[in-house]
Amino acid sequence: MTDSTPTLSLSVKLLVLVAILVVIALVIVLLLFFLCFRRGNNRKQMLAAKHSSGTIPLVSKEIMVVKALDEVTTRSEIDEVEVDLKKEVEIGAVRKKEEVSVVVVEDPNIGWGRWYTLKEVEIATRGFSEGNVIGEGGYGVVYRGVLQDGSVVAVKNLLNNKGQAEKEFKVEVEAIGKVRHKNLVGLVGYCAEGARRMLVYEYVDNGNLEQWLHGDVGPFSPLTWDIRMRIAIGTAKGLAYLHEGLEPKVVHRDIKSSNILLDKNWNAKVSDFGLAKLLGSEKTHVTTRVMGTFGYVAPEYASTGMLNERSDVYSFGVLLMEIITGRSPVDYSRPPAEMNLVDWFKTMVASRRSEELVDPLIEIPPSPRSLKRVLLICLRCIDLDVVKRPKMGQIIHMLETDDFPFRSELRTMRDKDPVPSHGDVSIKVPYPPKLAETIEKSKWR
Ligand SMILES: Nc1ncnc2c1ncn2[C@@H]1O[C@H](COP(=O)(O)OP(=O)(O)OP(=O)(O)O)[C@@H](O)[C@H]1O
Repeated sequence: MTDSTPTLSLSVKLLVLVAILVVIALVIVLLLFFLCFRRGNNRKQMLAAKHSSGTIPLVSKEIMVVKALDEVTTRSEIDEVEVDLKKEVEIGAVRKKEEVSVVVVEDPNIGWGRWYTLKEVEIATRGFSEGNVIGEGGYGVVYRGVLQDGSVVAVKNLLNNKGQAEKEFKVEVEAIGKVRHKNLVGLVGYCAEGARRMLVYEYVDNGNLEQWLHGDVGPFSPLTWDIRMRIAIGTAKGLAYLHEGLEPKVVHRDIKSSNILLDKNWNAKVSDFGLAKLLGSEKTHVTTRVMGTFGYVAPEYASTGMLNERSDVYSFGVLLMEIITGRSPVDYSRPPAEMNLVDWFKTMVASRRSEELVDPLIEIPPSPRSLKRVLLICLRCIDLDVVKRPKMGQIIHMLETDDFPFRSELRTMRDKDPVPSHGDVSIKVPYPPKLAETIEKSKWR
């Protein structure tokens, strides 16, 4: 008995030791397992945090790679990810190419007309001499110039580009530079050297409409009623082309008499696209800093900055009033009730004193029928409800058509057709039936 007791206690001790070792090994295995699990989780959390922070794009190569390492299990999935990665790389390359082409736009030759050197323009304008100055506008001095090939041009020497970012200016001018229409002043080229920026236009040889309407022309104006209507129709055609014949459409933003140039045959040419805005077909309007000239700017554009082609229609309406009356849109030299042309005009029509609206410098006044037609067009153009203003194509049709339907003649139609509102002046004129459909774009050319 005494011999077996120490042997027993030894084997008990051994058993305890083995048990302890097994427990320790188990703990170590468990610990290792736990640590591995935590590392995996931490990694996923880190990626999720990076993703949600917005510091990298939602679909990025990095996320794809992690997906490949952590989640992709089958070969087909791996293949898919590889294809995606390839696409991503390709897209990246395309984007890089696009970035490069944006830089290329900085090249002075911007893809339309001709790029003139400063030397060429200097020679053409006889060193920008005083004698060659045609006039000065808000954007710089305009010079008459004769190019080496003998063609006469007008060179607008831009003061600076602060009013409009240079890139934006170039993009707009690039679009307009490609436009060719007999009622739009053609832009023949561009000069960009150092800080100098110049636009080279075709020269229009008979001044501008403002000069002919408000300048000293003697007891009677050479602008007869028919010539005035011809100018109005030409202007409307130029604008219709900008609004309805181009994509993206162009909103001029500064329609006024000094921007309507005239040739010797009284053909109108719309000029000065420095403020023009492009409007893609998907857009109903753009919101911009309000630009334009006091007295011509549409009220909704002035108050909200929301611009679309109907703002030009409003300005055209004011221009038409100016053509009829020979009065400026705002004239502080007149009695208070007559200072604002639009207000005075509406009051006169409402009180049936339409004949008194006609410019006294027109020697042979228009027929009451012609006058009435044009007055109504004016009022439609300045409708406070933007959508009720006619399109320029419709205006051309109304100006050209002698049998524009009048209230008395079309009383029966009145109930069927929409009625435009004119603020305080209530004039009920039905839209000419199916007018829009009858207008072909080719007619504006
Ligand atoms: N292509 C051209 N041919 C002949 N004269 C031109 C031509 N372009 C502009 N002019 C004349 O140059 C002068 C200045 O024109 P510009 O368009 O710069 O200014 P504006 O329209 O008078 O004023 P603002 O720039 O403030 O609107 C005007 O008298 C205009 O008639």
